[in-house]
Amino acid sequence: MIVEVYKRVQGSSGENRLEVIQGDVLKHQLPYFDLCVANTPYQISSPLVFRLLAHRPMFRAAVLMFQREFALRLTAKPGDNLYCRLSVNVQLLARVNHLMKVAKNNFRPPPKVESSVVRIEPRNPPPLINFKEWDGMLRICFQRKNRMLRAIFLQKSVLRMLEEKRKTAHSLGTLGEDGTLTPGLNATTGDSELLMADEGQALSTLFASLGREDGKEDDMQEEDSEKVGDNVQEAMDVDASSGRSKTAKKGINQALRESVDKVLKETDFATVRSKEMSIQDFTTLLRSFHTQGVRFG
Ligand SMILES: C[S@@+](CC[C@H](N)C(=O)[O-])C[C@H]1O[C@@H](n2cnc3c(N)ncnc32)[C@H](O)[C@@H]1O
Repeated sequence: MIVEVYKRVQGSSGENRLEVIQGDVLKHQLPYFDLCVANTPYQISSPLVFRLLAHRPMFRAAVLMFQREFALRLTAKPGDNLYCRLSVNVQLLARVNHLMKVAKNNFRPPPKVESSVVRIEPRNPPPLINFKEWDGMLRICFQRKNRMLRAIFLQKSVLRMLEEKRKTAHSLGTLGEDGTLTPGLNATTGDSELLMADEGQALSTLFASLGREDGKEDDMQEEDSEKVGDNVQEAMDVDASSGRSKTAKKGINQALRESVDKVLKETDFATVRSKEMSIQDFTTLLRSFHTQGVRFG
């Protein structure tokens, strides 16, 4: 194929401007490029998108063909059925447009799935967000995108995890005694200083995990959700006579639970579901958690 391509440009004005690189696009160190046009196998859609978005310097635009459902996940808006963590993360970093449908009958032999062509244009400059914190929070929010945030964040398992993260932040000296962020970390901007210092690392860690999971976490069974419901009830159960939370007795830090509760009340997101939240809403939520010293990274 490569020999054939070189043969075809021989003697044309493009001869000296064509370089074919043979290799795995996910592993090969990509050269500078400003446009990407590709029809790759659908199994590598997700890692390819994040590979491209992590590429520096940024490219101008990519026009890519994907399986229809993946394309619809990429472009989904709050409230759409396919809106998921993948939609939020990609749209945080890029403008994504659905350009055209490509029906399976356009291929010989016809594949089993429908396709779509999508245009991805990275936001330049990229948003000032600490990606580890951002995606850590989104993973929790999208555990069940149809559940209210209050029910998700007050699960014992989530509170325990946040407590662990808070302890780590304390030991690293990034939280003050009162649990809020110490000076030096910028609470208002969602500690973007952290991001700026370590953007490359944070992006590749995030993208490696996103590439694998592909936003499928939303498809969990309702049966599982019911278990979560019981869990939340337990976590929220307060012993009225003593005023003490049963949760505290079971080892969950009451101060942390109160911080989480405060954030959800102050932001008005307690009864909101992830599937309805915009990128702006998630940004507001993350900032508010940071102001209360709740960490996700
Ligand atoms: C769907 S075909 C498209 C071929 C051609 N671009 C077209 O549009 O007719 C996908 C092509 O991507 C190549 N490919 C598969 N995995 C790849 C990877 N990880 N890196 C680079 N190319 C890959 C395959 O060998 C195949 O030629």
